[in-house]
Amino acid sequence: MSRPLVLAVDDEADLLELIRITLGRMDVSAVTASTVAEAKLQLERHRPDLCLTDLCLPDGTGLDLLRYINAHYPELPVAMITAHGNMESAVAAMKAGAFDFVAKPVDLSALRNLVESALRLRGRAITTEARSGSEPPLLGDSPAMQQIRTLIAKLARTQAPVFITGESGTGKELAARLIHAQGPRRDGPFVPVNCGAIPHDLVESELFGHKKGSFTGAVTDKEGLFQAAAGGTLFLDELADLPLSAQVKLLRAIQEKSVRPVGAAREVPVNVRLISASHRDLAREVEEGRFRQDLFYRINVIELRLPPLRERPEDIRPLATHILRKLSPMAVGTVAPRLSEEAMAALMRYSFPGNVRELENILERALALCEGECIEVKDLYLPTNEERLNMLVPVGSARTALDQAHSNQAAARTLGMTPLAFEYSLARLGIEDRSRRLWRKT
Ligand SMILES: Nc1ncnc2c1ncn2[C@@H]1O[C@H](COP(=O)(O)OP(=O)(O)OP(=O)(O)O)[C@@H](O)[C@H]1O
Repeated sequence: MSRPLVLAVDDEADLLELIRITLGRMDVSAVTASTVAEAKLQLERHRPDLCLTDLCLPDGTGLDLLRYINAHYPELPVAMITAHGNMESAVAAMKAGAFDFVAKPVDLSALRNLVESALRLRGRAITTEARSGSEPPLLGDSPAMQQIRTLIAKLARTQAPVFITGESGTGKELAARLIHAQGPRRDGPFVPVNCGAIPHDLVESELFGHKKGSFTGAVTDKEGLFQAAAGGTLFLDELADLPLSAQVKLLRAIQEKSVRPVGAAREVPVNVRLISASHRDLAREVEEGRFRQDLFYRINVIELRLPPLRERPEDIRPLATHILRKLSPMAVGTVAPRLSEEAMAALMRYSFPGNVRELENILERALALCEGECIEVKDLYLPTNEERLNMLVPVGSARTALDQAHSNQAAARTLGMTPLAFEYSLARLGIEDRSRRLWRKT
């Protein structure tokens, strides 16, 4: 197989030479151009595997070239070289479909990482259904879910930060895993972090690492989650819960592509793709001063919204069938239990405040309770409207109970509720259910 080929476009001859030498050491060939017009000729002549272009060119901009490439060579990844500190143009380029960016003066290890990621895409036709063997599929026939699967396949091909919104249990983490699994970083780690579950005074050390002796309890050097995700994807779930001090550091990490462990004198470069999520309205958090606007702007380059299950009832049937198949013990001679048509209809009418996760819980319970092979309406134990109202507790009491108790069961007991009613209240109030929320999940 011939060596991969990169087209580097810049009007600074020295930089082109530096790129050529760096790529040569990676066994990658380079052709160069110094104008948009010349780049178009080189594209036609050489059909490169990656285009690396400066933003300001004598006869146009890198964005013009990006648009031209998107129209004529849609499979070709394009990375931007941007002026130092000019995040606006980097964000604009990624919104326009650039694969990634590297800031001037070009850091060679960042350049190498970028080129490696881009080349892994080479020759890989990612269809909307492509997925890695180990990730469960994102099911649903609704137009919304079909669009989401298409968007995920597209997002997998860029390095742009993605912000996933949606109520609790709508599949945000699953979507993030699929973006990772379908992209060039799929052989690297996927590190999910629940920002809300990390004690505030430990957030910085967890995310960025620390040096021995930097604070009481720091008995050895510790690698942070950014470093743990090197070469892969860091999924920051419940981002809205990140304290303001850590938000400043996160912003810097995104801008500089490097982090400074607590107590360290120097920053270390990190090669991580960032995906974040929140079930809270982050724009509102910004308005109310709890979330930094500049960080919001950077992590929200592309937004992926997962609609609540009640907005797409046609997805309930395929989801329920899939979940039952997954949950049933598949012993030889056994048949997976099915839902009666009445039970299916009852599910389709239900509002699912806890979304797909709640559907999983309902079916798991029904499976344990049902006699025979058919799940009936009574096995679902769906709360009636009146029960749902009675189940609700004020947000404050639910939070206090959760904070003071070690488990949901204990918290429910304090409030004189059944665990199910308590979980229902949590979902309804948008409060995290502690039993499922792990701080560091893999
Ligand atoms: N479209 C879907 N197809 C198949 N399974 C799904 C789908 N959506 C969600 N799930 C399943 O529902 C459960 C909850 O999904 P997930 O943890 O991704 O939700 P979430 O939005 O990240 O929740 P939270 O906000 O509470 O973190 C998981 O078991 C996931 O596999």
